[in-house]
Amino acid sequence: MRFLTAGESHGPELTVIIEGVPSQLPLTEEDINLHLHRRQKGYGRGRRMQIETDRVRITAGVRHGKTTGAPIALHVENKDWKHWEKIMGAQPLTEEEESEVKRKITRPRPGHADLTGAIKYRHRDMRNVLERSSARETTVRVAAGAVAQKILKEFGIDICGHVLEIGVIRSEGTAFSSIAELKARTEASEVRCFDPEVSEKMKLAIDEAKENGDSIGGIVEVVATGVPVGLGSHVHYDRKLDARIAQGVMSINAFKGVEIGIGFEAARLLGSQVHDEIIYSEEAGFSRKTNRLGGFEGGMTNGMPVVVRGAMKPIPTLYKPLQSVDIETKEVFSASIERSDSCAVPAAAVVCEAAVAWELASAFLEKFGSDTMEDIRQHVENYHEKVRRF
Ligand SMILES: Cc1cc2nc3c(=O)[nH]c(=O)nc-3n(C[C@H](O)[C@H](O)[C@H](O)COP(=O)(O)O)c2cc1C
Ligand SMILES: C=C(O[C@@H]1CC(C(=O)O)=C[C@@H](OP(=O)(O)O)[C@H]1O)C(=O)O
Repeated sequence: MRFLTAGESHGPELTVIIEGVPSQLPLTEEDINLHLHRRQKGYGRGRRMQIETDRVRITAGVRHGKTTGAPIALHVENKDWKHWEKIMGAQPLTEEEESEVKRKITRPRPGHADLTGAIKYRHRDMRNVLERSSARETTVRVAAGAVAQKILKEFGIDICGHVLEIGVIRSEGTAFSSIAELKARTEASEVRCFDPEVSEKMKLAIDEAKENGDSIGGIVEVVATGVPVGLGSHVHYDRKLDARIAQGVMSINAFKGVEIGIGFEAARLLGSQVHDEIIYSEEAGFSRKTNRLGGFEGGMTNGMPVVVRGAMKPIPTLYKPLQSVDIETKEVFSASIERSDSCAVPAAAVVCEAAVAWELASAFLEKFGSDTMEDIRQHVENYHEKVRRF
């Protein structure tokens, strides 16, 4: 599967075109809206989320609730567009209109794409950069991830993203027994953390950052269960699925690190403390005693739950001024802003879930075929039987 997104943060809408989805997959707008709604929730977001009510419109690739195998086109409207039509319109402006909307953005925010994007594309108005570098685009990445999750669910693969850390506040270990429980607990929490006591501390840390005009980051974790052995491959660098997942996660706005399983911690431990011992039983076949390696060996899934973590830096737009330099006057200034999120880690957990789901579903279809659900199902059943008898 592949997808392409288009659209600006304050333009009319965001679009994603998805190619390679098998025919006969049940798919409705509600299946996608569910995840768009989850992405919009979450403690620490700014005023923009009060303006938007993200709903998808399917315009291609689905008939009467089922995919046809043709490219799928999904659109999400920006309600904020009505305030930006003049500034963001595609038509050339008359002289009169131009004088009305001529205020250019010339003051780059440290940590955002503004200055580097302006230099690279030679824009004197940095709106041309920030409109596309905005994480508003993650709306349609979540829509694509929702389609991926529909495919995975058909084959018993369940996935959930949650918040592990906000700043220095962290929840210890994985205190849940199933993805269903994890989902229920994180959906009940405003910060998407499964531990209610830690959730409250996280909210206080977000409040404190906001009161100080600051922003705060954190770490999210995505867990997927029911993933069959052998997605991805050890034979070539660009077929290693852990590497592909790492790219998907790192491409989320403000993500600065990715771990699979215990990740960086593995470098500080000895081999005997890291590698998961192999066990066998007639009913379950081969398995592992532990899952420190997060379900991957040799770039392939090994049948254990897939565990991926992503680190998000604090939001760059701050109410507390940081020093920057105006690109026209070259004068030093301290940035003042109109609105921003102070923490988007809970929302980013949903985006990260979508990124991991997308890579897992793509690798799944590469292994089992991608024309029609019926053929894939036969292939999967046959494979499961062979794995059991290996
Ligand atoms: C869900 C989400 C919401 C975000 N909201 C904001 C925001 O309100 N203000 C801001 O400056 N950055 C926000 N960001 C982060 C910027 O989009 C990101 O820092 C920017 O695109 C620069 O890219 P980089 O940080 O990956 O280098 C958000 C990121 C995510 C994932
Ligand atoms: C719109 C979303 O996030 C936006 C991401 C973002 C940024 O710079 O990345 C900046 C903010 O937008 P605005 O400047 O319009 O307030 C966030 O609200 C969204 O997540 O749907």
